[in-house]
Amino acid sequence: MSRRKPPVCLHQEITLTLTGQSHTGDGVGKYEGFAVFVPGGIAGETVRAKVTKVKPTYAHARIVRILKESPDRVTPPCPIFDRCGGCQLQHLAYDGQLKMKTRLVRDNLERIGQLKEVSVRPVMGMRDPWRYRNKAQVPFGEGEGGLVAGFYEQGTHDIIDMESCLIQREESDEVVRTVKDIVRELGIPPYREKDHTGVLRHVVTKVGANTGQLMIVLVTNGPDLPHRDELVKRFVDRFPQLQSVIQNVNSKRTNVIMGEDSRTLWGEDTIIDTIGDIAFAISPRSFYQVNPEQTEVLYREVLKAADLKGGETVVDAYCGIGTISLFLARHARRVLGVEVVDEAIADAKRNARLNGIENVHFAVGKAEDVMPWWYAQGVRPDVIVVDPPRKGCDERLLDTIADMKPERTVYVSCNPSTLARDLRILADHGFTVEYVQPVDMFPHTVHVECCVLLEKNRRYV
Ligand SMILES: C[S@@+](CC[C@H](N)C(=O)[O-])C[C@H]1O[C@@H](n2cnc3c(N)ncnc32)[C@H](O)[C@@H]1O
Repeated sequence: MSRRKPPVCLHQEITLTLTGQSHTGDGVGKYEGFAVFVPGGIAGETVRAKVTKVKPTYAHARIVRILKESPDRVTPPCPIFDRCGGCQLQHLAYDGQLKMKTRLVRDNLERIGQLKEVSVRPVMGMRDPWRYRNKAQVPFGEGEGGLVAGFYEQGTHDIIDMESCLIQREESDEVVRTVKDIVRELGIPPYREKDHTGVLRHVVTKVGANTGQLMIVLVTNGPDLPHRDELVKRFVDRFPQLQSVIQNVNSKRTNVIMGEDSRTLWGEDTIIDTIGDIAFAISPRSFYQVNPEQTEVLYREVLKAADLKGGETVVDAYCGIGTISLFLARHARRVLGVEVVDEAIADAKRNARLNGIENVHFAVGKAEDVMPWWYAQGVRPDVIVVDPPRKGCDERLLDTIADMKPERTVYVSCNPSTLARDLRILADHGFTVEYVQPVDMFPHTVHVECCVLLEKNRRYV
C-alpha cells in the first residue's frame, strides 16, 4: 500500500489548531489531515509552529508563537520546567490537567480496548498538588562550573543543577542542598559517568509522610566513601527526624540507580510509614507508592470496589510489599498475595507481622505462574486485585482470572494503554467493566493511575 507524501517538510512554519493531547503531554493537531505533535501546546490553542521532525505518518513542531491561547495555560512555577524531564504539564492549570487525564483514559479505552460505553469517572485530584513525592533520587556529577546535582535534562544524561523541586517534599531539597555543601567542603568526588570514575552517584531520600521519618541513601561507585563518619555526623546534627543513613554500592555502568549491596551506616535498616491504620517498613530498594496522600485515596477506592463483607478469599496479584493485601486483610477472611521480587515478599511478610495481621499468605513468583497453580490447588477467590507494572498483565494471568470466575476483579493500573488492552481481553472472557475511577497520583506529569471494577457477567462466565 503506497503512503501519501507528508504535507509538511523540515523547518516549514505552519499554523495549526490543536485538538488533543498525546500520552506524552504534547498538543496534537492535524495539518491537511496529517498528525503534528507540538510540545508545550494545549488542546484548543492555535499556534504558529516550526516543523522539527518529519516521519512518514506524523511530524513534530516547535511553537514559534501562540495565536490563540488556552484559558488553561499558566506560567510554570518551576524555573527549569522546560529543561527537566520530570514534569510535562506545569504549563497547564491543575484543573485542565485533570480533565486531560480523564480524556486520555477514555480515549485509550475507546481506541485500544474498543470499550465505548464504559463509565470513566472524573479523575480524583489533590487539593494541594505540590510537594507530594516521598522519594527523591538525585544524580550527582560534574558540570562546567563544578559539582552539579539535580535532574537529567530531557532525553540526555546531562545533569541540570537544581536548588528545589516543587513536587518533592521540602526535606528532600534540604538533604540535597546539605549533601552538596558537605561534598564541596570535604572534596568528595562526584561520579563521572563518561569515564566511570568518582564516588557519589546519587542521593536518594525517602520520607515517611505520616510519620516524618527520614532515610538518606548515598549511592556510591564502589565500597569506598571518604569522610563517611563526618558525613553521618553532619546528617544527624542537621536532621532531627533522621531514622536511617544507608550506603548503597553500585559499581556497575548502568542506568539502574541502586546496586544490590546496601549497608546501614547509622540508625535503622528501614523507615516506617503508615497508610490508613497500617504501618509499613520501607527499605532502601523496596517499591513504595510515591504519593502517600493519593495512595490512601487509591486504596480506599480498591476497598470500595472489592466490597468485602468479611468472609471472602482475596487474591492480590503483583502485591509488592503487600500494601494492598494488608489494607484489605482486615475486611476479608484471607488474602493471598503474589509478587516476583523476593525481597518485596520478605518486606510484605515483615509488614504483616508488624501489624499483627495473620490472615495473609504471600508467595514469590510470577503471577502468571502462581495463579494457575493456585487454581489447580482449588483456590477460588471471591475477589481478585491486580496491580501490574506498566506493561500490564500477562495473558496467562488474565486467562486464569477467567477460570477462577471471581465475583469482582479490581484492576489497578498506572498505564491506560495496557489497561485498555487487558480490559478488552477480560471483556471477551465475559467480564463487564462496571466503572473506571482514575486517581491523580502524579500531578504535573502525564501519568495517571486507574482503579477499575469488573464483575463477572452471569450470562457468559
Ligand atoms: C505497580 S507495582 C504494585 C505494587 C503494590 N501493589 C503497591 O501498590 O505498592 C507492580 C509490582 O509488580 C511486580 N511484578 C512485576 N512483574 C511481575 C510478575 N510477572 N508477577 C508478579 N509480580 C510482578 C513488581 O515487582 C512490582 O512490585
